[in-house]
Amino acid sequence: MPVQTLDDLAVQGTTLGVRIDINSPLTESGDLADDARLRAHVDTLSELLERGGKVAILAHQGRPGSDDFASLSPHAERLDELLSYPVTHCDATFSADARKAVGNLRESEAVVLENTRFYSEEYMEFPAEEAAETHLVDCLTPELDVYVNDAFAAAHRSQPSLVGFPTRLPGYVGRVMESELDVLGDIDATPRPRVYVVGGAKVSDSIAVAENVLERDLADHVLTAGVVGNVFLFADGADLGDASADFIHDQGYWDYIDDAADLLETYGDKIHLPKDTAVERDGERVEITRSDFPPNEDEAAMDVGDATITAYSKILRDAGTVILNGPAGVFEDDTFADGTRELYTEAVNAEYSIVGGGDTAAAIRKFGLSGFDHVSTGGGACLRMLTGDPLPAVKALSR
Ligand SMILES: Nc1ncnc2c1ncn2[C@@H]1O[C@H](COP(=O)(O)OP(=O)(O)OP(=O)(O)O)[C@@H](O)[C@H]1O
Ligand SMILES: O=C(O)[C@H](O)COP(=O)(O)O
Repeated sequence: MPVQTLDDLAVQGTTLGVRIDINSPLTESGDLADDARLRAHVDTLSELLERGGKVAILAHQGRPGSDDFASLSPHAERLDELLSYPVTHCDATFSADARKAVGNLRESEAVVLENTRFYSEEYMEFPAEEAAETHLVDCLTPELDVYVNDAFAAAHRSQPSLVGFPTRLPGYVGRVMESELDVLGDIDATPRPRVYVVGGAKVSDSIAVAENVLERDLADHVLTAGVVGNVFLFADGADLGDASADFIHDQGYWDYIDDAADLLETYGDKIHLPKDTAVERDGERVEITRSDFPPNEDEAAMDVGDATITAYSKILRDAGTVILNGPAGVFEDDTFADGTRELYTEAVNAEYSIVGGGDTAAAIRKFGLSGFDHVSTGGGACLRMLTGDPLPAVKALSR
């Protein structure tokens, strides 16, 4: 699907709506815990500003109800430091104040509009034509000449700021989006056996991807870990205990246990489950094998244990391609970082390795790992792209 790049755009003097993905881990006090996703967009933003663009930045942070659902003010401050052009923050997204901030931009100036998800329609999915009629798109479009989408990491969402603008404005991909599409465009060409490692906490996305790649025979092995692995364990009849069950429930993923069970029934030979888990007991890491489940009622499954690491490492060592998204445990806490560190270290050695995700990238930096063939800015988007399905945000830009 051909898309227009920044090479096709006359930037000077135009007002550009630029969608980026700077959704980042935050500290408890609300500061940025990691700025990798901001740094990833520096090339695109610098280029547009250097070429005399007036840049209105659109982005989201967190999901409604989550601890990291927050203002983009720290992001704007950090972008102002990273770029050699002035970047301000506007605490509105599309109201009169926001439109004024965009209208007042001079050449080579940028404003970060407020978290798009502070506005409820932005957390819904729409076909592009309907997204084009939402308040955000309707109100901002008259202020903009051009739309640039560089938010590869969110390109699997059919939300207004991602798919609504290109039906009303000329649309272009930014440099991050362009290079991700180039690298991830041809999964069929990657060597086999092809191993997908699905960890992390976005259970619904991971199950959808696992189903897709298994159905299409793209995956030779699917290794489950993190919260995703815990859901598969419950689906397989293992009792991981009350604390893990409550966590899955609270995150809204309990119903996905049935979907995981269906997948196990159809593709059980290709889906691998954790053999053990690590919990915290008296302030220490304690590993419990599946035959000794359940853990005590207050002990949540926070990481995979040694037996899982050994079994998964063997599969990773023999892999032609490893595609990895999501940490294997709560790697932010050193007590529960073993699974993520060991499996990621093994994945580097595959003939061809692609890793992606916000926290995944943070984990890679934490462990000082290098040597992956491609570190994608996207997690869910990267996996979705590697199923061969078109990403809604890319489809909306295609001509
Ligand atoms: N067993 C577990 N229990 C609770 N949280 C877990 C567990 N394993 C992993 N996590 C958490 O999962 C989070 C990351 O998951 P997530 O799916 O968001 O990964 P990601 O790499 O950021 O991908 P994406 O970019 O798609 O969001 C981390 O904060 C980590 O602590
Ligand atoms: O972190 C991500 O994967 C992207 O920013 C998309 O976020 P979402 O999964 O909350 O839509």
